[in-house]
Amino acid sequence: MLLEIQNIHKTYPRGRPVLNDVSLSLERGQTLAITGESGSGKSTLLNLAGALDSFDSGEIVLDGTALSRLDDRGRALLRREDVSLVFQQFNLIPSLTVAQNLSFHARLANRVDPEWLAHLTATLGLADLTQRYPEHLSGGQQQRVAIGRALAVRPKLLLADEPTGNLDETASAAVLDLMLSLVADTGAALLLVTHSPVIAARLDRTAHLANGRIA
Ligand SMILES: Nc1ncnc2c1ncn2[C@@H]1O[C@H](COP(=O)(O)OP(=O)(O)OP(=O)(O)O)[C@@H](O)[C@H]1O
Repeated sequence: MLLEIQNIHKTYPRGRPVLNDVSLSLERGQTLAITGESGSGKSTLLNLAGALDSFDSGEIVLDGTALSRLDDRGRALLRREDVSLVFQQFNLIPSLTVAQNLSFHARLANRVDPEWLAHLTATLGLADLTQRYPEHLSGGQQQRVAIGRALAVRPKLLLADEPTGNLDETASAAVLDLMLSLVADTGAALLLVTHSPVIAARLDRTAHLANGRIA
């Protein structure tokens, strides 16, 4: 099993419990949609799986590593090398070109593979745009760069939070298709938060969060 989320409890300071005994697991190469109403804890769960935040009890095991046992350095290493994130806001670096944005995380992780980068660039339809800056790209193009950047390191786990939430229907479908096919190429597992039943239906499984639990 690549990712095991075991009996997780999470309450923010001065808040009510957001996750109450949540468990789920994901195998290598599997894709899982997390759905649920606004405020049901979807992003919280994603952040915990990406070691961006801590939980109160339970355990998350990523490829044999128990996240609760990692110190800050271990968490930083995991985020750099094993887990990649794609957000609704594309979060590209405005002062870097498309090519530089694409290779940014791979450089940080010391894992630049020019052939893989070229494949990503071509597959994502970015070959003619490599010298452009993010402000001169459409939303769909920006998100394709963000997906390429996330996959350039060949992460074990890709976490995507409403990755097509800022795109129109056509761009959204195209971006999702590309993301699913490239995730399959890398053998990574995908955990994707979405409000859309249409998008959720494209993934292998769906986990629905309600009242802090998987319904
Ligand atoms: N950093 C924080 N501090 C305090 N409370 C928080 C924090 N982040 C989230 N919350 C609260 O935790 C609950 C779950 O938030 P979360 O963002 O995980 O939900 P969500 O299902 O992703 O929502 P949405 O679909 O609107 O993005 C909400 O009630 C939210 O207000």
